[in-house]
Amino acid sequence: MAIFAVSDFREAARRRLPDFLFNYIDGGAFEEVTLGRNQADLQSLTLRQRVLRDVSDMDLSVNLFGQELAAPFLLGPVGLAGMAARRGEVQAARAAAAAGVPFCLSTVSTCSLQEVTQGAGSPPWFQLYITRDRSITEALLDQAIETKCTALVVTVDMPMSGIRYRDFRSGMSGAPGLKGQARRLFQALCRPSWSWDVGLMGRPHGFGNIAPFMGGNTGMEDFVSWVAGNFDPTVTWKDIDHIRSRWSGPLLIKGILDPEDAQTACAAGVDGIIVSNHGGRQLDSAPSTASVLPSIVKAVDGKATVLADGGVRTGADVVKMLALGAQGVFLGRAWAYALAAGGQDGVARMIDLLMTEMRVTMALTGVAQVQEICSKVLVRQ
Ligand SMILES: Cc1cc2nc3c(=O)[nH]c(=O)nc-3n(C[C@H](O)[C@H](O)[C@H](O)COP(=O)(O)O)c2cc1C
Ligand SMILES: CC(C)CC(=O)C(=O)O
Repeated sequence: MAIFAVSDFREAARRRLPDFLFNYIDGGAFEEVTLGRNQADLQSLTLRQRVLRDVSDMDLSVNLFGQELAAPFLLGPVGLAGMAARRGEVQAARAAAAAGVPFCLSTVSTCSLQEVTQGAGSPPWFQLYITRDRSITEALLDQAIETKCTALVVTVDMPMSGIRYRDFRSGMSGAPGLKGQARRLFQALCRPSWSWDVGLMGRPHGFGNIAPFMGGNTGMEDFVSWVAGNFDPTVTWKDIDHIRSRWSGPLLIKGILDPEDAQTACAAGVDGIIVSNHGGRQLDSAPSTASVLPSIVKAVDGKATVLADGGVRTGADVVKMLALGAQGVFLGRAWAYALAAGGQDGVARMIDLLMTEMRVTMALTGVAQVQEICSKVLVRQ
């Protein structure tokens, strides 16, 4: 199908992926209230049209943590994204490297940190989950240090996995044993081009970084139960202190939605905060990220770099997040859909598309440099 926008990538992904995988990527927690709010609140913001301001000298580049980015967005951590296409995270990381934007590898990727680093020719950012068995967290941290990852993102909004009804309904989880396998196999058989590309059921992928800790188990239900058993409700700010003491590079904390938490994060010495509700996949009925971003930027008061994600599907959405005070934006589903639809080329196309949309949005709001984007590009409501 013809692709013009991220919404087309989503439709192409829906057609190409087996039902359980598409719904895993596309879905959110419980009734998906927050998932809907993220996009709706961004869409409800009105941009201010300005004219006759010479916007010919366009520049999207930004510097984050000493790294030069071609655009103010990056590919955020998406667990199991690699199942969307053969060696998927390597393909996405290559597209990101070629475009000059960072790629952040999830703890629960299908390709390992080593494979992605070799495949892309440079180390990615690494996203760390703090596991119940802290020796796993330590081993993952060691790998990130050895690999010289360019930033560490510690995700803190998952002391327990959110409940995603779509995963139950599609057979991604909640249907253990043969019943679940049979459902997923049937769905995969209905998607021959995906099955041919990734190898039936994505089996050749394995579970990258966590495979060594899964005791030789390789099935989807093994993965789901490993994840359920390893998220740790005892996690506290002390864990962040510990990670800070071990990691000297840029440290970001992902999953902040409250100004008080943002201030505590600054006091813990993090370099960056990612305002995120995990794409509406954790606490349903939590506020959208766009709605809380300005209050968090105010609370942080320049003590850390503030990034944001949630519902970003267009270049105009990126501009809006920046106008609300973010210094950079993480993409989630946008790149996962593109990977599913077209592999490395799909992700490259998606990045290019967002850059083009940003340029047009900036030109029509009268700004040429990313640094000029501020609350003035929004109509006051
Ligand atoms: C399929 C899927 C898997 C995800 N896995 C992770 C993960 O492993 N680690 C993490 O920190 N965030 C994860 N996230 C959250 C994203 O990093 C990001 O916060 C979210 O997708 C942003 O919302 P958006 O997809 O609407 O842009 C995941 C999101 C999706 C959709
Ligand atoms: C496997 C999951 C724990 C990855 C994740 O963070 C998510 O699906 O939102």
